[in-house]
Amino acid sequence: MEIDKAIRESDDTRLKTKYNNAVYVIQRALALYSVEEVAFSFNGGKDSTVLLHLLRAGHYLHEVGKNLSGDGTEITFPIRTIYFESSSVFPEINSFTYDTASIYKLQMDIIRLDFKSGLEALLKAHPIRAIFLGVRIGDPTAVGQEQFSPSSPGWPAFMRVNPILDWSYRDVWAFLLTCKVPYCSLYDQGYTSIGSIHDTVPNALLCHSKTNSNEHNYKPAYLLPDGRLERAGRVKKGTSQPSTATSNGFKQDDSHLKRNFTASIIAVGDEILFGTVEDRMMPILCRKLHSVGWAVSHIAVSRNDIDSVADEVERLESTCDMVNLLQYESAFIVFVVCGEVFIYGGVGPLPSDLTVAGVAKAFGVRMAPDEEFEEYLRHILGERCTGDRNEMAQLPEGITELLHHEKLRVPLIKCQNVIILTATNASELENEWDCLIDLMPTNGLLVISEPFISKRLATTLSDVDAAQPLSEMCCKFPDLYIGAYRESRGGSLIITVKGKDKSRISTAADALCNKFGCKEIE
Ligand SMILES: Cc1cc2nc3c(=O)[nH]c(=O)nc-3n(C[C@H](O)[C@H](O)[C@H](O)COP(=O)(O)O)c2cc1C
Ligand SMILES: Nc1ncnc2c1ncn2[C@@H]1O[C@H](COP(=O)(O)OP(=O)(O)OP(=O)(O)O)[C@@H](O)[C@H]1O
Ligand SMILES: [Mg+2]
Repeated sequence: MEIDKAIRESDDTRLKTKYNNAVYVIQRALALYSVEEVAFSFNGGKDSTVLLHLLRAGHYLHEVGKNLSGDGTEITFPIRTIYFESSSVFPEINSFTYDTASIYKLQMDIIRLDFKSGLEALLKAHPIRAIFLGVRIGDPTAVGQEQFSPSSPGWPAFMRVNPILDWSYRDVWAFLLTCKVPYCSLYDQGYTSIGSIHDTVPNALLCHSKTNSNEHNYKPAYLLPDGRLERAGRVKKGTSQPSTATSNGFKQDDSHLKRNFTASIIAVGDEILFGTVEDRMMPILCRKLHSVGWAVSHIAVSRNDIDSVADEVERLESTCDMVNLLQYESAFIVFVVCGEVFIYGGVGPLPSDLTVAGVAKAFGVRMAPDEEFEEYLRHILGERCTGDRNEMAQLPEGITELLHHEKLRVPLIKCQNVIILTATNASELENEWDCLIDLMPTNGLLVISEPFISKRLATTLSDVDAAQPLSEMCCKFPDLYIGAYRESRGGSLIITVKGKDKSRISTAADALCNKFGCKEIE
């Protein structure tokens, strides 16, 4: 079976694990339900294309497992395939769906009704009890779903089976490219997630303009460096289109695209909360992030307790992956907020070391042994390294990436956008930071953004006198940070102007100097 062979021959261990888990889910479903009782929901999108080939492999392995005498060469794909065809589908998606059905001899039912009515009619006509879907964590519809999830209340009753629920954007592309299977041509034209013609445009993050021309070209979807921005080409319902929009969405213009890099930091430690230990790492990390153009939007200190860590991670990690439209001086700027969460403290074999488990809980996944990580631990700690129940080698399942660097004894753990640092003091943090920066070109971590530029001005005005003119300045320069603080009650009021555009900062600083008669300070 060519898919199974391609994965087995690949040296991508992460992809192998994902593949094995997904095929296991498929085989479990095929053991629970007869082939007449299952259906595959296929729409020509990349996720459902991955699922098609996983189902082909899973079904093949299931049949070969049942009938040990044959070699399986005669096995065809009998799972009923359903496609909800709509008038607003991209023609490329439609023809890819039909072509695929013909290549792989799918028995495809075309349904021209809305999802609910179509499913109702399907379940009436056939004994279907379970439907395979290419839903992945991160899809808006995945919220609260597991690999096996009954359909929602108010929907016809069936089991939703989601074998690739825990796959990342990168996993999807690793699979399609490793298996060399055909996918819809729109993905080679900058589309990264495809809905209808009314709500989908190419992803601006893949746009590059031809020199000396207004023409825009797009790189293929698999080059998107940050999978969390997969849906950046989806126009949110109710969002008005920018004035430069064409009938097919945004007329992209690089000058209108701004990436806002923000990070959040969580320190874990009861001792910090008792006041017994002073956290020296937080300000260092803030400065480091600032130095590469990242703004720190939140810092938090959590107890050494799974639920407290999970609550903080859940709150902070959800601030990423936002695409905002901001109207600014009659032009629209697309702000893409890329968020990274750094967490440290509470990592290790002690009973209070519950940070990693808290991260798993935040993402709703279980902790499972990670062979590769175990090998590292064994290498430095010997046989008894991982505790009686292998605790230290247990990592959040399906969302973990190990970040290797020659200067790290043990790789850093990254769970989606949460980076777990193991540093316990400033010099260890320095080392881990340098490694992260080194790793940046290969895995898109910590993209170095334009640096922040800031000016500080001092005035003798009282807070009461400064308040009103300062708030006017904030409204006039919404793209800049303008804040004020005092080092002592009787001293000067220090105004900070910060941003990334030098000329805007100078204009704002000049205006402030005129208004307040203040002086620039170092
Ligand atoms: C086979 C199938 C089963 C679905 N089951 C459910 C369900 O149980 N509950 C639900 O809220 N939506 C269900 N949906 C709808 C999807 O969650 C989602 O709305 C759809 O895939 C994409 O919607 P959009 O076109 O509005 O983006 C189902 C869709 C399909 C194709
Ligand atoms: N019109 C449809 N017909 C059949 N199944 C559908 C349809 N729309 C969605 N689905 C099911 O829901 C899943 C999730 O849809 P989603 O749009 O997130 O993924 P995709 O279309 O496979 O890939 P992409 O994210 O690139 O659009 C699909 O993989 C498919 O199983
Ligand atoms: Mg889609």
